[in-house]
Amino acid sequence: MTLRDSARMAQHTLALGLLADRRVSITVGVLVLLQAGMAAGTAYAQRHLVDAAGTHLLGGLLAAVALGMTAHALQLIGWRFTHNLRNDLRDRIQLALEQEITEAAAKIPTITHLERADFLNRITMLRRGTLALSKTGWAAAHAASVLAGIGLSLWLLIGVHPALALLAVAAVPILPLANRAMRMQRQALDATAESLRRESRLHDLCLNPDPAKEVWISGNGAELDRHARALWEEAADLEARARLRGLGGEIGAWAFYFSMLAGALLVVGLLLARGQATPGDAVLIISLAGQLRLQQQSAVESIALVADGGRVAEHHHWLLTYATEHGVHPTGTTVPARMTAGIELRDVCFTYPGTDTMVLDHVNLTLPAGSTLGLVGINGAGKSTLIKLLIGVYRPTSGAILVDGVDLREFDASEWAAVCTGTLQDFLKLQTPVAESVGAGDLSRIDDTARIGLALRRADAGVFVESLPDGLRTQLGRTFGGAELSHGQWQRIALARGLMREAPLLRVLDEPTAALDPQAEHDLFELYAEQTRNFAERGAVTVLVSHRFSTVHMTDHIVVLSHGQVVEQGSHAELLGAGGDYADLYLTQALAYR
Ligand SMILES: Nc1ncnc2c1ncn2[C@@H]1O[C@H](COP(=O)(O)OP(=O)(O)OP(=O)(O)O)[C@@H](O)[C@H]1O
Repeated sequence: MTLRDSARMAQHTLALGLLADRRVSITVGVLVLLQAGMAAGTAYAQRHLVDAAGTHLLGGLLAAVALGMTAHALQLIGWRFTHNLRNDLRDRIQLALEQEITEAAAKIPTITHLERADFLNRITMLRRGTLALSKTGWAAAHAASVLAGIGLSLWLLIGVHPALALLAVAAVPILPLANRAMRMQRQALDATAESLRRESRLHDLCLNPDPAKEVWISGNGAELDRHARALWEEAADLEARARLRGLGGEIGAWAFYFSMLAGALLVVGLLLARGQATPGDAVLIISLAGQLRLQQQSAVESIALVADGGRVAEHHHWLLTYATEHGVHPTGTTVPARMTAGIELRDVCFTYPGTDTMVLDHVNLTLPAGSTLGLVGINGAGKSTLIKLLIGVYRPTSGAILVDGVDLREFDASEWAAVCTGTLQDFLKLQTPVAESVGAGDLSRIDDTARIGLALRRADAGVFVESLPDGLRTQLGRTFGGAELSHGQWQRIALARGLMREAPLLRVLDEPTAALDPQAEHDLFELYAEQTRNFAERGAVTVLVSHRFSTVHMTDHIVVLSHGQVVEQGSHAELLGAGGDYADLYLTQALAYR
């Protein structure tokens, strides 16, 4: 953390506040500035009130009362007012920061970063620190105002006796110690990020219905909870110890301050006894000494908040820099409106981030425009990985994927995603009304109920959706009190979503019908085949992964993957004739269905 991090974040959050609400920001700014003089104003008025009372000057008395009342009222009302307005602004700034974080993370193409523990830990630290970040700007403004107020108070004190300036020096050790306490707390918070992420994941297993079923049947709930609690307690203990250690130093510094305050009061007593000060001066000093303590505490807290914001700002800066460096850089290459040659995988190798195993091993394949490709292979052969590379959520570790001869990396990832469609193995159960859950497959048509109805009918989901209490408007999922569906019905919703885009260039179907019966899968694939013929004019390619050979044999070209390598390829007839693995597996399944 540097002073520059803090200053940059203070500026950034003040700008976010102005964007969120210019009028409230300016009002708060004016009130914060005005408050700088209120403590000194109140003490000054009290001094004149006492002295004027002693000299029986009615005019002076009334002026002092008016000044004292105004300063005191402004101090109190202004504080309450700015406090509430600042809280409101802080919430809005926090929301804007959360949005910034999400947008920065979403700007990074592929999902590789989301599988990296260091990236996820940074995000956790950042998200836990957005409150601290959101306070930085106003804390800096408040600190400046309070420091100006302290200056005014000192000026009045020195006017009575220069030795009273020592009251300000007395508070000096508090600042670094309070800052140290905050730094220790923030370091503890950062150090516990991974444990708390684990704790949250473990508790999610017990609290989310899907994993909770298995947790229930295996009877592991108590053990998971014990493990999660141990992680939480370990983190809480670390944080509590950091807080206590920080507090120890702060208490010592405040004790020093109070002994100096006692000294100042002694000086006042002596001055009064010698007739070198008026009773008004004594009131001024007692009032300012009390106010000064509050001002100094307030300054220390505000500066520590700015410093704390600066520490989180380091993560914020890291994320924005990472997103800029790894984000999309326009290359000027646009995704073609139609494919003429098709997609080619040229010597593609792939290793998942953070692992050493090559999951795709020098894969060379051609997917001609307008064709359908069937991918088969045993569990873990690399089929889903290949699909993920094709849609661009991962990039090959080496080699290239070419679309009409252009490297996929050349395209803007979101533009390529916009021409891909399909259904993935681990499909999303989107808990929204049915129409949105399906319409999300093509955001431009999310309100097009006719199109959504067609997609549902094509996915053979029309009838069951009609039987839902509110048809297309039925809320899905129990989380929001909606209708719960069977796994197969959820899959049909996902299939309908994948049928929303009418003119894709690439359709991927990764075991899209695993929860459906073989006949339903067969019918659906006939629809896909027909659509692919209709898409042929655009040269669209369909890739199907399935363990059911009765479906796969309908594709134009079949590829058998084993341990990340292409071991066989050809048409169904060619592969049967070759009498290899494909023929063995096909005949085994055919016999089982007989
Ligand atoms: N996110 C990941 N991180 C690390 N390794 C992974 C990840 N996803 C998959 N793998 C590994 O990659 C290999 C290929 O997995 P993949 O899901 O591509 O196989 P698959 O052929 O689709 O299998 P299945 O038929 O079971 O769906 C497996 O060994 C798996 O352990």
